[in-house]
Amino acid sequence: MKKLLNRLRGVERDILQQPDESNAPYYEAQANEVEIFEAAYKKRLPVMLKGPTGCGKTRFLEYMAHRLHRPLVTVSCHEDLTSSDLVGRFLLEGEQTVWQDGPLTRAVKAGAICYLDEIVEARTDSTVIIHPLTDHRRQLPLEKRGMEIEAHEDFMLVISYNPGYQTVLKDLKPSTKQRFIGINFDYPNEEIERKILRSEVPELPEELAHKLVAAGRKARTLKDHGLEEATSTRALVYAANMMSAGIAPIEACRAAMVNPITDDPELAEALMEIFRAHFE
Ligand SMILES: Nc1ncnc2c1ncn2[C@@H]1O[C@H](COP(=O)(O)OP(=O)(O)OP(=O)(O)O)[C@@H](O)[C@H]1O
Repeated sequence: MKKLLNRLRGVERDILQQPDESNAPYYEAQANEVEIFEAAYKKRLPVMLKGPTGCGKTRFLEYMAHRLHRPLVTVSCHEDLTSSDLVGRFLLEGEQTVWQDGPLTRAVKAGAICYLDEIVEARTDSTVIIHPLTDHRRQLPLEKRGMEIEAHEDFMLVISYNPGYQTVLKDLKPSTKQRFIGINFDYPNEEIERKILRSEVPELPEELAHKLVAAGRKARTLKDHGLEEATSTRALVYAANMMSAGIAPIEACRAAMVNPITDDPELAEALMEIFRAHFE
């Protein structure tokens, strides 16, 4: 029971980020994603954000939730996530059992945007319960209570999906995928990445931002040589932060863009060579 409660609390932590009208999240558009998302929201169609880790999907959604004045409920999916974790469950309180809504149910009732991050990680029963929510029914089945609830008219479901990352076995079912409007993301272009670094780490000297973005792009080419995940925009922001905290550029690159990415000494050395060429 204690374990269950702790687990529930884990999910709860993510819940209901109310829109903060004063503070718009900073987001640099890459293409027409804002327009596509707004059109999907207007028609209440669910959206799938596709793209590699750390390329701006979460930031985009925070920005869109703010723009559309909707609260955002984020659930980071993991392999133990069950439909009860999303929908809710009966809990024992003293002598009584009481129903506790899960984050998805709360979002459905409150008219929030619910973001299921890396849905493909979750168990299949979790992906199946979203089906009736994603078509014209807009209903969420609460099986354990023997009822369905109608989604609030402002509710929207968004999932993220990193196509290269999962094994084929873990791919989403076509019947799930085809229920979504898909928006493809990739690492932003050079100019946009520089803008992002300037905005996220304003104290970083222009020259370093320039070199960092160029080095990051070069490092990405190693993805074709066995590196599982390419250097993300997030990793560039981390390296910039380390530099602005006084770490020498080459060591900042090692800490933010080599050590976390590969355990293979040869690939690590290949990455370090790229960074040395830019910073020494
Ligand atoms: N277009 C962008 N505008 C502003 N910041 C961005 C943009 N793209 C990336 N970033 C920066 O990169 C960081 C990582 O982006 P984000 O968390 O949105 O990635 P993600 O694609 O959701 O990653 P994951 O799949 O790992 O959750 C952000 O915190 C932000 O600093």
